[in-house]
Amino acid sequence: MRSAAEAIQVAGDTGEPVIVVDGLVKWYGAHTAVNGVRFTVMRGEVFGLLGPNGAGKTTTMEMIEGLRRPDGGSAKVAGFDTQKDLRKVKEVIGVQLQSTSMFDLLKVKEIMRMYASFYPKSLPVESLLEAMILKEKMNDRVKHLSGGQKQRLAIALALVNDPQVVFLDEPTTGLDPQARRTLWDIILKLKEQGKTIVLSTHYMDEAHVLCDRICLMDQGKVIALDTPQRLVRSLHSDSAIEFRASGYESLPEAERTSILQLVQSVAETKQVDMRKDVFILYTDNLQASLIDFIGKAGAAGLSYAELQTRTATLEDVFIHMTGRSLREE
Ligand SMILES: Nc1ncnc2c1ncn2[C@@H]1O[C@H](COP(=O)(O)OP(=O)(O)OP(=O)(O)O)[C@@H](O)[C@H]1O
Repeated sequence: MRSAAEAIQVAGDTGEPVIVVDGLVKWYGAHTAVNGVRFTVMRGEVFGLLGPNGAGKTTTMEMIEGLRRPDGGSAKVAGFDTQKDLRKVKEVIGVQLQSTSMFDLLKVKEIMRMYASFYPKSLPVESLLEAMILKEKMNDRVKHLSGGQKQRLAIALALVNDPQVVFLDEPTTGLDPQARRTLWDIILKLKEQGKTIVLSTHYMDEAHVLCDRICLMDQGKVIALDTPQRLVRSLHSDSAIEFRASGYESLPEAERTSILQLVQSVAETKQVDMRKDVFILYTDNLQASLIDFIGKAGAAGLSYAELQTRTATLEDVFIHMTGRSLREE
C-alpha cells in the first residue's frame, strides 16, 4: 500500500491540469501586488496559497476567478480563459464569499435558494446544508449564526452549482480551534468527492494538514512550490532549536559576530537562520546539538531566553527563504 505522503506526492506530479496560471501580474498604482505568478493545479488536488498578510494570495485567487482583471499574464480554468470565457469559467467554479458580505437578514435556506436560482442546474439545498452541518440552522437568520457556521454557509453557497473547482479564501481566519477543525474535515471530504480546491491561508498548520501542494508566496511572488513534506525536507534537517539572544540587535558588531560564530559552530548544525534577536539552528541530531549549544553558550556567558526545540515546519521554510516569519505583519 502507498503511504499517505507518497499518495500526496503523486497528486502533484500526475493527473490532468485544471488550472493553469501563467505569469499573472497586478499593479495597484505603483505597487506590484502580484508579480509574475505561475503555477498549475491538478484535478482533485487541494492546492494551498500560503503566505503572510499582503503576499498577494487574494489578488491571485481573484484574478483566477475572473473577479479582478490582470495587468499581465493569463489564467485558465478547465481550459477556459478567465478573461475571454468568463461565463464558462463561472459555470465550473465555486467561490467562497467572505461571510461579511452575506445578507444578514435572510434565513439560511432563503439565501441558499436565492443562490441556487442563479444557476440553470443546482444541487439540492437540504443535502448541501446537511453536508455542511447546518441542516438544523436552515430556518435561522444568517445574522444569528456563529463565525464557524457562517463560514460553512459560505462554503455551501460556493457548492450550490456543483463546481469542479472551489476557491476558499482564508476559510478559517478568526475561528476558534474547534470550528477550524470542523472546517478542515469538511474540506477533506470535498477532496474525497473529487473537487479541486484552491485555498489561501496564512496558517502553516492548516496548509500542512489540508494541502497536497503548497505555493509559498511572498511580496507578490511564488518563492517555493511543492508538497508540504518536500518543502520541509528541503531544509535538510528534521529538528530546530530556537532561542532569543535578548538585546542582540543593539550589541556592538564584534560581539554580534562572535555570537553568530558560536551558534554556527554548534555540533551537527546544518544551518542557522535569524530574525531580529531570535536564532534558529537546524539539525538532524537534536540531542548532540542541544548539549553542545548549552555547553558553549554557558562557557561564553551568552545570555539567552525562550529556548525551545521542535520539529522543523513550513514556518521554518518560510523563515529560511525570507528571513521573516509568516506571522509577522
Ligand atoms: N484594491 C486594492 N487597492 C490597492 N492595494 C491593494 C488592493 N487590494 C490589495 N492591495 C494590496 O496588494 C497587496 C496584496 O494584497 P492581497 O490581499 O492580495 O494579499 P493577501 O496575501 O491575500 O493578504 P491577506 O492575507 O492580508 O488577505 C497588499 O499589499 C495589499 O495592500
